[in-house]
Amino acid sequence: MTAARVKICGITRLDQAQHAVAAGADAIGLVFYPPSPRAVTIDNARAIARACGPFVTSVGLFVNAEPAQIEQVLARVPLQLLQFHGDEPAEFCEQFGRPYLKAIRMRPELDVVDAISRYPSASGILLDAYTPGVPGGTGETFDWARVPAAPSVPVVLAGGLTPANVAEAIIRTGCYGVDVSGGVEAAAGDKDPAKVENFIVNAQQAHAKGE
Ligand SMILES: O=C(O)c1ccccc1NCC(=O)[C@H](O)[C@H](O)COP(=O)(O)O
Repeated sequence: MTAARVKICGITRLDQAQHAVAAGADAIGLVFYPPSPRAVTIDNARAIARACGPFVTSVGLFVNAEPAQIEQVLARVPLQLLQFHGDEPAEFCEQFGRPYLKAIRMRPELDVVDAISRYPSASGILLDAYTPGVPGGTGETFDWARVPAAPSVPVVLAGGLTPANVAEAIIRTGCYGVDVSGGVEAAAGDKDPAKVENFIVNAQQAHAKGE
């Protein structure tokens, strides 16, 4: 069994990206959603993605963006993966010819298996908390019992994860990976190095206990 992969999302600073990678992050998330306090410019994102190196996945996150905006980013920033965090259907996500993660927000009435089946071309599905009017980075958890036991694609668990609860989340869901933003921050967009380190260590140890 492979350890759960860790994505640190909402990185805005080069030094914090380098620290996350040195601490063992498998992926870093760059938010291209201007209303977010974690939004990055193309120039900043390019510098961060280049500094992370080829063996760390740089993920570009978009929320109902125009295709032209996404193409503009792709032309400058070496992203290995796209993350669609809005209401984008599969046909939209596929048009860029890049591997992608589709975020699904866990509305109370949502049929999760059905929602996942709508994205057969996705490299993975990110399950996040649902808060009306807020597309992501809410710091809220959802009921982990709703994570499918045998999903058809790798599932990345997100929403309100912290160094304190990530181990339990991995053991309870058996997820492929975990994604965190607010739970490792000192303030929105400002990652706390100690929290990042603790999050990664605890995620790795959870795998050891779950084997
Ligand atoms: O982080 C944001 O500001 C954000 C804004 C709009 C859409 C998505 C956003 N983040 C997406 C992520 O992948 C977060 O890591 C995920 O929602 C979990 O956030 P948190 O609960 O703060 O760990």
